[in-house]
Amino acid sequence: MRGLKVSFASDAGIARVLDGVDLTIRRGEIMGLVGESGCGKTTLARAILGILPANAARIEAGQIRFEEHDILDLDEASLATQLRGRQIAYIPQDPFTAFNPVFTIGTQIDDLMRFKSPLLREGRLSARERRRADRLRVLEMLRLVQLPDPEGVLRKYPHEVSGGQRQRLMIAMALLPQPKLVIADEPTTALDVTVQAQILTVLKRLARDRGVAVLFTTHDLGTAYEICDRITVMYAGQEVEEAPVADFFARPSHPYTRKLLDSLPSSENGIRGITGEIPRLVDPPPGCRFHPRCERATEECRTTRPPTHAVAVAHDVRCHHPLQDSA
Ligand SMILES: Nc1ncnc2c1ncn2[C@@H]1O[C@H](COP(=O)(O)OP(=O)(O)OP(=O)(O)O)[C@@H](O)[C@H]1O
Repeated sequence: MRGLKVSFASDAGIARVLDGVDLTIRRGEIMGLVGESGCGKTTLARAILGILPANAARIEAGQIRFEEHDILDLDEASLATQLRGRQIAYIPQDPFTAFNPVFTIGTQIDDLMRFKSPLLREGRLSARERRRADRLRVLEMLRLVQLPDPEGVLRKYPHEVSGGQRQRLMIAMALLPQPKLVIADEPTTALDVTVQAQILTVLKRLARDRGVAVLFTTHDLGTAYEICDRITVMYAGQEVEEAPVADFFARPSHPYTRKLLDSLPSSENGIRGITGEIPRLVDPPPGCRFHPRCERATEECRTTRPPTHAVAVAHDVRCHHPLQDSA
C-alpha cells in the first residue's frame, strides 16, 4: 500500500481518515496493525478488501498492490470473483453476526466451498468428486483449528456452539479457499483471555505452515506481541513506525510508540494515559498529526509530515526527531 488517502463524508464535514498510508506485508508474515480506536485500522482493512461503504467513503489517492493486481483499479466483479474470499480472506471481529442463524454450519461451509473451493481452479474433478474431496478437506481443517467432533459441529446451528468455537470456524472458513493474504480485524476482542490465547496460537501456526500473510489489526499490544512478526503503529490515520516485533518493544523510536508502550499498566507505573486528545479527523493537525501531543515537536513537525526514515535494519519511523537513531 502506498500513499493511501481515504476520506468519509460526515455531518460534521469531510473526515480525512487515512492520510497517505504506506504498508508492506510479506508472504508468510504476520503484520500487526496497532493503534487506538478510531485511528483507521478497519478502514484500512476494508480498503484492501474493496468493501468501503460506497456512499460515504472516497479513495482520494494511493495504490494497493497485491501480486500483479492494483486492487484500486479492479472493478467490483473482478474483486468479488478473483480476489475477495479466495486470494484475500477476512476474519471478522464478531463471529456471530458473520453466520446466518437459520442454516446449519455445514450448509454454510458447503456454500463457501461451492463458490470458493481451490479445486474449482483445477477443474479436473467432476462436481461429485469435488464435493467429496472438499468434505474431507473441511473435516481436516476443522480438526486443524482444534474443533472437537467436526462431523457433529457441521450439523449444528451457529447458536449451538460457543463464541470461541465460532471464531475457530471463521479461521477455518478463511483458510479453506487457500488464500495468500488473511485480514484478521481484531479477531479475538469478543472472546475471554484464555480462549483468545488458544485461538491466536492456532492462527499463527496455520499461517506459518501455509505461508499465508496475515494483516492482524488490534488495539492490544500484548496480543500483537504474542502473534506478530512485525508491527506497524498508526496514529490518527498516519502510519508512524514499523519494526520487527522484538525491536519494536525494545527500541521504540516514535514518541507516540514510546507513550503507547508506557501506557501499558505495570506494577511500578500503574496506569499512565497519554496527555492530550486524539484529533478530530474533520479538521486534523497539519504535518505530523501527533505534534500537538508531542513534547519534541518543532515548527517542522507542525508544517511537514516526516518522510520515512530507517533507524535500524527493517525499522522505519516517520518522525523529524526520533528517540533513537542508530542507522
Ligand atoms: N461509514 C463511515 N462514515 C463516516 N465515518 C466513518 C465511517 N466509518 C469509519 N468512519 C470514521 O473513520 C475513523 C476511523 O474508523 P475505523 O473504524 O477505521 O477505526 P479503527 O481504528 O478500526 O477503530 P476501532 O478500533 O474502534 O474499530 C473514525 O473517526 C470513524 O468515525
